[in-house]
Amino acid sequence: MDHGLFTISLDNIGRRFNRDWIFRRVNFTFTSGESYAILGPNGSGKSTLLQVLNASMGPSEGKISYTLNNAPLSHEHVYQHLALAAPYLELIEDFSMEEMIDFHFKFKSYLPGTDKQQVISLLNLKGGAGKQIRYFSSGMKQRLKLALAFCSDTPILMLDEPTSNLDQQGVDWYLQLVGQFTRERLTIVCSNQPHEYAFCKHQLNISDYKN
Ligand SMILES: Nc1ncnc2c1ncn2[C@@H]1O[C@H](COP(=O)(O)OP(=O)(O)OP(=O)(O)O)[C@@H](O)[C@H]1O
Repeated sequence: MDHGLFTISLDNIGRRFNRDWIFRRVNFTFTSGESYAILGPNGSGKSTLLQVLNASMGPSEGKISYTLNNAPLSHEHVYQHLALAAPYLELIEDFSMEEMIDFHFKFKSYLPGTDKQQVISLLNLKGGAGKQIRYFSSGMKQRLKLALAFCSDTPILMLDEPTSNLDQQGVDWYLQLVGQFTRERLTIVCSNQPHEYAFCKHQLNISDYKN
C-alpha cells in the first residue's frame, strides 16, 4: 500500500476566536506511518486544531507546512490527500447508502483492494443498502462515515470523536478497521475516550498549550 509520505509541521501555531486564545505555541510534526491522539476536555480546542491541521481554518499565528514525498505541498491541495470523519461533517440525507458511497468515491479513490461491494459488506448493515440515510440510526450513520474515510486512498486519516454513537459492538468494529486500514498512513484522532485512541503512539494534549 503506497499512500505517499506525508508530513505536517507546526511552527509556533496559535488560534484564537476574538480575544480568546484556544491554543498557543504548538510546535509539533506529524509523519506518515504514525498515529496521533489530540486530547483535551470538551471545548478545549481539539476540533479547532484538527481544522487548522487540515487547512480548512488558518492559524492566528505561526506557520504550518506540508510535504508530500518530501516536496512542499500548498495549503489548498491538502484536502485532496486526506479523509475525514467528524460529527460536523454531514452525510447527504437524501441519498441511499449506495448513492452516498458512489458520491464519496467520485472525489476520492478506493484504497487498493477495496471497492463498493467491500465497503458495503464492511458496513454489515442488514437491509440498509436502499434506505435513505435520513432513516439510518445515528450509529449506522457513524459507521458509514468511518467506512468512507477508512477506505479512501489518502495518506492522511483524520477522525474526530470516531466512536460517538457507537455501541460496544461498533467500538470493536472500529478497532478492527483501525488495525486493517491505518498502517503506513498518518492517522490523527481527536478524542477524550481512551478506548478510541489507545492505539495512538503519540499524544498531544491541548491543555499543555493554553498559555
Ligand atoms: N467559529 C468559532 N467562533 C468562535 N468560537 C469558536 C468557534 N469554533 C469554536 N469555538 C470555540 O472554541 C473552543 C474550542 O472548541 P472545539 O470545538 O475546538 O473544542 P473540542 O475540544 O473539539 O470540544 P468537544 O470535545 O466538545 O468536541 C470552544 O470554546 C468553542 O466555543
